Parts: sequence; structure tokens; C-alpha cells
Amino acid sequence: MILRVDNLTFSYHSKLVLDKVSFSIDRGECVAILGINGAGKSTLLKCINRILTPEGGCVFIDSIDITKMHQIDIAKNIGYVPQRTNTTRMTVFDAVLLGRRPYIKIDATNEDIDIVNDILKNLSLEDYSLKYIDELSGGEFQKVLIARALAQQPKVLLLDEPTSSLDLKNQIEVLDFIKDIAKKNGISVVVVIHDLNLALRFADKYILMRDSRIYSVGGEEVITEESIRDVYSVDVKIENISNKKIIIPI
Ligand SMILES: Nc1ncnc2c1ncn2[C@@H]1O[C@H](COP(=O)(O)OP(=O)(O)OP(=O)(O)O)[C@@H](O)[C@H]1O
Repeated sequence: MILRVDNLTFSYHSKLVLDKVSFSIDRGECVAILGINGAGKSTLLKCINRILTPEGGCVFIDSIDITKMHQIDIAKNIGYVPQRTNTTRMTVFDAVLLGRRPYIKIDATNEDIDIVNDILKNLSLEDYSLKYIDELSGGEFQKVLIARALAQQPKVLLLDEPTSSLDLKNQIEVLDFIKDIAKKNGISVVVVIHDLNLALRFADKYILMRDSRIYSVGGEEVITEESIRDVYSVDVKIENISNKKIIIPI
């Protein structure tokens, strides 16, 4: 087990958003967090990496309570791609190199530069390397943020709707690439995602959230017509096509 979230509780002012949320994730596991708008998914990611301070509960990485870790060690362990972000003007290369910051003592080493170049190549961003990030499309920018988090070489990668601006081909390519490196490098990935069919293609485990709580956690078996209706208030039919579950709204 690499990540353990234990009874995490958080409120904005008096509004309870996370109510004793608990789950654990193994090394290399790909997890999708599902739930309606406002269910608390982004808040959960922000509490895991200490952008927000939970009012109760604990988060453990490799059995270490993250409140006992320095910020730089949290950054080495947890990569995070937010839904929205403001960044200063810089090139794509420099933006991705920023992911190496927790490791760089004075100057970037050849190893740092090789890591960045590898990731740019794998995400088909190498031709954009010297372009400024404010001159990118929404989807290209989203890929740069993912590249930066990967350059951090974290144990746990938290992605908040990472494919929302990507076209279909890029959605599939980026998620397949993330899954591939999760398996190869033993990185655990937690993705907040609204597209249920993409989630089914990507995840090994699903966390369904409803009313500030976990509705269910588990493998593909927790994705049923009944659970989707309970969580999203939408009627769906689940079909099996080429041995894959496909969710069809009806
Ligand atoms: N900074 C904030 N101050 C006050 N309330 C907030 C704040 N951020 C979020 N909330 C509220 O907390 C609840 C959970 O928000 P959160 O962003 O975690 O939901 P989410 O499941 O990620 O939603 P979405 O799918 O729309 O991104 C929502 O009701 C939201 O309005």
C-alpha cells in the first residue's frame, strides 16, 4: 500500500464537504474518483497533498503521516495537476523543468534535462519545447501540466480532470501513457474524471463519491446501472462490447 487516506474530514466554513473519507491505494494502481459536480472530488485531492488542511483524519504515504513531512518531501512524493492554474510566462521546456525543482540543488543536471526531454517526447510535445505556454491551446497546456507532474517522478500522481480540454485522440493517448508509466514505474495515479467510459478504460479501482462520503470503492464491479443511478441520478445501460463495459445514457 502506498497511499492511505484515513477518516479525512473537511468543511468550507460550516459546509461539510468530506465526511470521514477513507481508502487506500497500492503501488502502480490507477484510480478514478467519480461523482457529480460539487461532490468534493477536488477538495479530496487538495486535502491529500496538503493544499488544504483537513480538520480531521490523516494521509499516509508509504506509512508516513504527511503532516510529519517537509513540503519538499511532499513534492517529491505527490505530484498534482489542478483543474485550473495560473502560471507565469515561460517556455514549455522550462515549465516542465519546474517539475524537477524538488530535486535541483543549484542548477539542473543533465539527468534533469534528459528526464524532461523524455517526457516531452512521450507526450508528443517536443516540437513545442521552445514555445511559450501562453501561446498554447487549452489541450496543449493541459499536456504540459501533466508533463510537469510526471517530471516530478512522484510516488503518487493526483490529476484533477486531466483530459477535460483534450480531443478524443489525445484523451486516449495521454491516459494510456499515464497508465503505462504507472505500471512501469510503480506510480499510483488518482484521477478525477467525468467521462465514465474513459474512466473504465483507464482505472483499476473506482471511488464513487456522494453527499461528502464514499458511496463505494472497488474494481469494475462497483460500476453498475444501479450505482450510476444512485450517484449521478441518471439512468444508464451498461453493455459489454469487445469484453469491455460501455456505459450508455438512456
Ligand atoms: N474555496 C471554496 N470555498 C467555499 N466552498 C467551496 C470552495 N471550493 C469548493 N467549495 C464547495 O465545496 C463543494 C465541493 O467542491 P469540489 O470542488 O471539491 O467539488 P468537485 O466534486 O471537485 O466538483 P466538480 O466536479 O464540479 O469539479 C462544492 O459545493 C463547492 O461549491
